[in-house]
Amino acid sequence: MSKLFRAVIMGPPGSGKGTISERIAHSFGLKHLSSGDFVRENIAAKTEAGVQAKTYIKKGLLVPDHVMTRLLLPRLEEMTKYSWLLDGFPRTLAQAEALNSACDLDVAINLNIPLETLKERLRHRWIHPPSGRVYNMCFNPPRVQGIDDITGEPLIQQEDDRPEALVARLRHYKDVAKPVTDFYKAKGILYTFSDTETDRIWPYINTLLSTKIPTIQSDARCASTH
Ligand SMILES: Nc1nc2c(ncn2[C@H]2C[C@H](O)[C@@H](COP(=O)(O)OP(=O)(O)OP(=O)(O)O)O2)c(=O)[nH]1
Ligand SMILES: Nc1ncnc2c1ncn2[C@@H]1O[C@H](COP(=O)(O)OP(=O)(O)O)[C@@H](O)[C@H]1O
Repeated sequence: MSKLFRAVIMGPPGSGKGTISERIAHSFGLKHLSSGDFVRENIAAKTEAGVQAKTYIKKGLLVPDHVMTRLLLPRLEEMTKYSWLLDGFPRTLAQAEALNSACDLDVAINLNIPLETLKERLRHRWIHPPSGRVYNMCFNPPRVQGIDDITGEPLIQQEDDRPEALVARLRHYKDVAKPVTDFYKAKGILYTFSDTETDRIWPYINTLLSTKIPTIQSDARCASTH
């Protein structure tokens, strides 16, 4: 049985976690797990954690660590046979320690993107809430402005993406993210990428993961030929 690969991707709002996670999932066959998607599923399913989480999200707040951890760890239990990339968790040291008690990580990818770039990107971000598909009028625009390519349903811009909302989110992010990146730096698995363009960062991430995930691919190949 090949060794499974587990990674997390971190970065401020608009840094490209979702964009890069999709590329990693596609290129390396990892499962892309998104904490935001898990939260929305729990809210839609009206689970106890989902009902609690909703009260915080309505106020534009992060979900408390104990609620988030209780919501997320059981989902990771279902993924013990898979290699995965976790996006959006951990966001605090308490979450990183809870994750560390549940499983070992191979890589922690950290995106370090300038504030002005984040503001510019989020100004042009449009999403299709039911699917979570993300567009950007400057980077990956929909075929028809304001319309989802797949369903034809309307796209929206998130309140949180307004420049004034972003400043508050970024201030909070800076306070809580440093202990998490220090935690992974101490474990020797933190890899930070700084640039203003995803397409310039991607080759470095691709190379890093290609060196870390050979066994999975080779085993998968030999498995498929048997
Ligand atoms: N112009 C430009 N836009 C980009 C680039 N990379 C990603 N974007 C777009 C895609 C999105 O509309 C927006 C933010 O990217 P993501 O949604 O992937 O970021 P992330 O998942 O970190 O944001 P979140 O934490 O969910 O708010 O910027 C880039 O290199 N250039
Ligand atoms: N690791 C986490 N810790 C606390 N709250 C979280 C976490 N992940 C997601 N959430 C909550 O779920 C909401 C939606 O998450 P997400 O889709 O990643 O959007 P955002 O860009 O707002 O982080 C977040 O705004 C936050 O309130």
